[in-house]
Amino acid sequence: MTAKLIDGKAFAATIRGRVADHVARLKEEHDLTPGLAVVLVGEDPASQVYVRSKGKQTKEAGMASFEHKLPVDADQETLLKLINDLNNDPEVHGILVQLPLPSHMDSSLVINAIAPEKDVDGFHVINAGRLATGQDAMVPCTPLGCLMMLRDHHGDLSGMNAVVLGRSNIVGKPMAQLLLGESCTVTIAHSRTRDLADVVRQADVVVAAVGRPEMVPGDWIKPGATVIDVGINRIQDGEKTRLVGDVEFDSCAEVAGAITPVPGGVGPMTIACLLANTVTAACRANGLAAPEGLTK
Ligand SMILES: Nc1nc2c(c(=O)[nH]1)N[C@@H](CN(C=O)c1ccc(C(=O)N[C@@H](CCC(=O)O)C(=O)O)cc1)CN2
Repeated sequence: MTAKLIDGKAFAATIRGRVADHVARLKEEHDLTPGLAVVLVGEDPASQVYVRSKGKQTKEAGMASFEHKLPVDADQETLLKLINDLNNDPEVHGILVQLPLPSHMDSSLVINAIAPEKDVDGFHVINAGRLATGQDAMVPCTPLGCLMMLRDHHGDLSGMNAVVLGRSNIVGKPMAQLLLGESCTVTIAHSRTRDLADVVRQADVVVAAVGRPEMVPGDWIKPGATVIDVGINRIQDGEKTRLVGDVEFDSCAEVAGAITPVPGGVGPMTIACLLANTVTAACRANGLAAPEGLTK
């Protein structure tokens, strides 16, 4: 391996430390404790792990954590009523509904029921619009985490060619907006992109968020490029399973200048950025400046 490893696990710990410091200052100077409410519908095992981890890390940072669990067959009206109560609760500065929701629920409608200023996932259509138009937004946690790692590694990203693989509303599109905001030349590539390998080969920065295990081989990567792997795919490996990203780690690491691993790359940054967004939401709700180093 020749590429530098971008250690998301270690960087996420640094972000959580900054969050905890800021929370302590908010308590001391403003008698303000940021609060995060996480809503889980159903019993999806992976979602249960993520929700537990969010609650634990929220408390460790000194913030208030509120967990709400609804049964898998809860009706949508019950969820909307809960969201409305949380929208009106002054102790709650951030609200997150864990995805995926059960199939009888309309995810867009549910997300858009969250007050935009409390939408710490940054998925509300108002926040998507604010991000796209360069206004203060709540920024989706995974792309925000990727941007923080890229800035930490490169400093200035201006003028770089960035290729975002994947066009989802929660990763691909906001990631492209963030990179555009850094004055990168941005291409969003997807399943219908022609000559995909050649497009990716132009990139100084590749962000892979397609959800297809090890789709990007090393010979698609420009020598020295930075590769950010958003994929978290569990694959069978003999009798066992293991996690892999959307890029073929070994072959890409031979060519790239820097690369994130899976696990231990983008994933841990997602929850760290959720904590950061909650602090940002609490500050904005109280007319305070958003914390430096924790926002875009
Ligand atoms: N409302 C939301 N729902 C979901 C989101 C989200 O951002 N908001 N993202 C994912 C799940 N997710 C957080 O919710 C998440 C996924 C993975 C990780 C992570 O740290 N992964 C580890 C590996 C974990 C493992 O061993 O399985 C890693 O990459 O190192 C954190 C958060 C979908 N739902």
